[in-house]
Amino acid sequence: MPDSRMSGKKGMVSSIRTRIRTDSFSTNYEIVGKELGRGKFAVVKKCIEKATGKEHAAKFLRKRRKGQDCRSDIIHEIAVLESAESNPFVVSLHEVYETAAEIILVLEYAAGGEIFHQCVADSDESFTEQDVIRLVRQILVGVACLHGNNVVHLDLKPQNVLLTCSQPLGDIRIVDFGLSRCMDDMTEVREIIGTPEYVAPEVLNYEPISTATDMWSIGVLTYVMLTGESPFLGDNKQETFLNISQVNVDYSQEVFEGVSSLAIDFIKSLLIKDPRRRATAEECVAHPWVSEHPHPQSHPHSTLLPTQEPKTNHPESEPEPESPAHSPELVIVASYTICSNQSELKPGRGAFAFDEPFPTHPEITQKCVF
Ligand SMILES: Nc1ncnc2c1ncn2[C@@H]1O[C@H](COP(=O)(O)OP(=O)(O)OP(=O)(O)O)[C@@H](O)[C@H]1O
Repeated sequence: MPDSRMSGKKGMVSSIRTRIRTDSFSTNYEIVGKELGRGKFAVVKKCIEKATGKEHAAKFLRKRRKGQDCRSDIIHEIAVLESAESNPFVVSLHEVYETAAEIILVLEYAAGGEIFHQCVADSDESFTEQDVIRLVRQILVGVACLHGNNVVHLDLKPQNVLLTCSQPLGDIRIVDFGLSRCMDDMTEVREIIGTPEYVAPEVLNYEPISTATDMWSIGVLTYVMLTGESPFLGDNKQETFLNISQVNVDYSQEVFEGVSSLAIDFIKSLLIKDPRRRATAEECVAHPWVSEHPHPQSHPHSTLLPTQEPKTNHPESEPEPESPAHSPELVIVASYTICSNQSELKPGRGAFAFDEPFPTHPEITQKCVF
């Protein structure tokens, strides 16, 4: 990401190449089917480009959020998508429209929906370990390209990793660069809204964010894809945060039934509290679990044997992905230092607040300024 395009604040980019169209979106596209997904400030709908008949996903982003003009945040999201144009595993940006209230990103349509659905699916529809290896390798290659381009995603979770097709299992597309940041220079991030289960300990501890922060999330993601369980999820947010900061992970046989020990070793190389000791995306690609295929077909969510029938291919009957109800549950207002060089990691300054007190740890205050 070239320095000249950086806004100088928050590791965000302020200029884009894409022409923003102000003519009518609905003249050129027809919305079809139900919503593909929804975030706090965006709705994503499937649409057809009238001129070509091609399917796309239109992400309608509100410019005003909580009474503030957030156009620059959307411009940054567009700039990051532009910078990842040649990245095969990042969703591609087709066109951009602007209305008085919204900016519409016309994106490549990922017909297979979120990998989340297969993570929580019944055992006969969930991923095999071989599937997970192939998909994790693609995530790693995609993320290695982003990191090589000094971009950190900061919101990698199963809802932001989509599939080009679900049956037969297609390729991954990383989406949602709304929280992503560039690391060209030492920059401060003052507000991060993330999803508790996937945030790294340094985010909770107000320590600097780096590419290693994404690697933690890939560790969590791999765990979920293999086991169908979220490793740090507690009964409430506070418990989840404690589990993360204590790296309280269950690697028992019970949870990892039918999963190879190499897979567990891979996850262990990522779920490490000290970001400097975590494996990088490039190191992960070279990990034997990812680089070699010594395992027979095993089914991680169940005790299914290697002789399991192959999945049937029904690409023409691709189901519409369900619209999940997303609600970002964590709001951390903090000041982070983002470093491109991990040896320069320095703690940031800021403030945080929890909605509820910690029942088991009253010494943890609900609000803290540091
Ligand atoms: N290109 C696409 N193809 C198909 N579905 C998509 C596409 N982009 C997004 N979606 C769906 O819409 C959902 C929301 O998209 P996205 O995460 O980009 O929005 P967001 O408002 O930034 O979300 P959040 O508030 O969770 O960060 C995704 O989780 C996915 O289910």
